[in-house]
Amino acid sequence: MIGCFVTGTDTGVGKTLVAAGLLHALARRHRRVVGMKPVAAGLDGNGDSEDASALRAASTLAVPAALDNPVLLADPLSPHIAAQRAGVRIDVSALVRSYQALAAQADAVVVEGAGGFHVPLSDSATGADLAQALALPVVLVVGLRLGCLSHALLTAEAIRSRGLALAGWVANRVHPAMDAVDENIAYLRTHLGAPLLADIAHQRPPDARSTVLALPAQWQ
Ligand SMILES: Nc1ncnc2c1ncn2[C@@H]1O[C@H](COP(=O)(O)OP(=O)(O)OP(=O)(O)O)[C@@H](O)[C@H]1O
Ligand SMILES: C[C@H](N)[C@H](N)CCCCCC(=O)O
Ligand SMILES: [Mg+2]
Repeated sequence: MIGCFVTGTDTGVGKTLVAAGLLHALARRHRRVVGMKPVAAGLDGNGDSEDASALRAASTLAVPAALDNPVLLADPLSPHIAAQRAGVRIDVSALVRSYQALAAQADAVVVEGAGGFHVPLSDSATGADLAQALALPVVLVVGLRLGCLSHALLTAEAIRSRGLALAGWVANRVHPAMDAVDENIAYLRTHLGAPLLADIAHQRPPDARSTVLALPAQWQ
């Protein structure tokens, strides 16, 4: 079973695009691939999670929402606040049980975190605790903008301090015209200590199916 946890340098950096791209790449080699958004905050026009829907569209396995999106919160806020407003307590162990139920029926599971790596899930748990409890290799999406270098290095340090592997990182050109973008990527290539899986061009609108992503070597 292949599993990975997709995190990012921030919210809005392209984690969903990359998670869906990984699902498409995995589906070319494996029969049963499924995405998971353990905690989603914010609803689309259908009252669903835009992220969970995007991951479902890229998955080959259809599962109940209780497994692929166990916590769906209405307010587009930090999950600990959205959960408090909804009267919900986010329990990392329950999220891990949903993941295990998915993993039992899939060849590959791609988990998309909320926000950045240390996003609060409650007063006592963060996204990093969830990644650690899942014990999955992490893929880091770097949204290329001024400030992303420090965010990327801090996130890589946090991932490794949890004893997790940084399986690879993705350079996502979220800005149409960032100055010195190639120099920023070059710096991270030599300082993140993990393979660059993709350099994603700015696209309007972004398309996960045509986004070319290398899979980490251990999954080939
Ligand atoms: N390469 C790109 N080119 C242009 N727009 C992009 C690109 N990647 C992502 N975007 C856009 O940036 C926005 C944020 O992307 P996305 O929703 O994938 O971020 P995220 O990290 O998953 O955010 P969240 O923390 O809410 O889950 C979306 O509107 C998406 O379409
Ligand atoms: C609502 C948004 N799209 C994300 N799902 C949640 C981002 C939370 C960020 C919290 C923070 O680190 O300040
Ligand atoms: Mg997302």
